[in-house]
Amino acid sequence: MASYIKETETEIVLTHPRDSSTSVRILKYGATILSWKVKGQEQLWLSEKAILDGSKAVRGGIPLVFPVFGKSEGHETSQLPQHGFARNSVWEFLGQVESDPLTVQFGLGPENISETARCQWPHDFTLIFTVSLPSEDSLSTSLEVENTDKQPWEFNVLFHTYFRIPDITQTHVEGLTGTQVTDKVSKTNYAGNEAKITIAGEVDRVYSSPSTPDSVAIVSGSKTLFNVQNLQNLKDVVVWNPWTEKANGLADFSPKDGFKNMICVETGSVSKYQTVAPGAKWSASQTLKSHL
Ligand SMILES: O=P(O)(O)OC[C@H]1O[C@@H](O)[C@H](O)[C@@H](O)[C@@H]1O
Repeated sequence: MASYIKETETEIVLTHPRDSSTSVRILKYGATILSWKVKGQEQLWLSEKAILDGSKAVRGGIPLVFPVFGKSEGHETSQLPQHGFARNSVWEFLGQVESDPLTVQFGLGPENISETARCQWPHDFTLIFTVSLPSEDSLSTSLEVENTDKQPWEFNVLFHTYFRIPDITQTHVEGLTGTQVTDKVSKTNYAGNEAKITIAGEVDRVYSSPSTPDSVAIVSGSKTLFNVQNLQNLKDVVVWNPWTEKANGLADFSPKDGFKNMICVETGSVSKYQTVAPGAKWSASQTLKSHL
């Protein structure tokens, strides 16, 4: 394995071959991306109290949501905890699959998940999570979902990205007009026509588009910090910031005013379940671009 991929018992670190100040650190637990650095600067928010020992999903970075997003009564995923089991399972590191761009893969199957999760969701599957560094300032993630069962089953997928930002009060999100919004805080649904989505309190919304959005931008003042782009099969975007009270209630959220320096812009397929037939595959991907 090339020297720009380092593996320890618990983590993989990739360093960009042409620029060692770009790197990505992935925990095998959850295949959770913990850190993405561009020009040596951290782009993701990770709680100072994030638990990395495999006893709890990581608070920050990019946890993976599969096979369910929320809680849905009466559905085949209804026994599972919120966000499913992918973020709570140790993935197998499958190694490098490409050198340019530097690309690695992780795999998860029924043999890797807990007995409890297996009982709660007794389907056969293979997940392949691919992480690559297409350029010095971008990070791509993709997830392939394969049904290795004899029956079709339904699922949700989400890349739960916590972006690190200088100041939430100066930050807005663009690119989500023409969407349908499910607002989990006000418990309302409405048309998403705001050109600029600003955050001034707890926000927990799903923006659903009829087609995959072109690009979602996270902007500070007049400067674009990030674009979430090259979206494939990801028609929903969750915008989440816990603000004061919710952050206080999350034991692993630290510092408590850390909500000022983070925004979750999570691309997924969550407003409807996807169905995958026996033997079939479905995949989704995103590229995060930093404008540092
Ligand atoms: O605390 P968790 O399970 O990591 O979830 C954090 C948040 O994740 C978001 O994706 C959800 O929309 C929120 O409702 C949720 O609070």
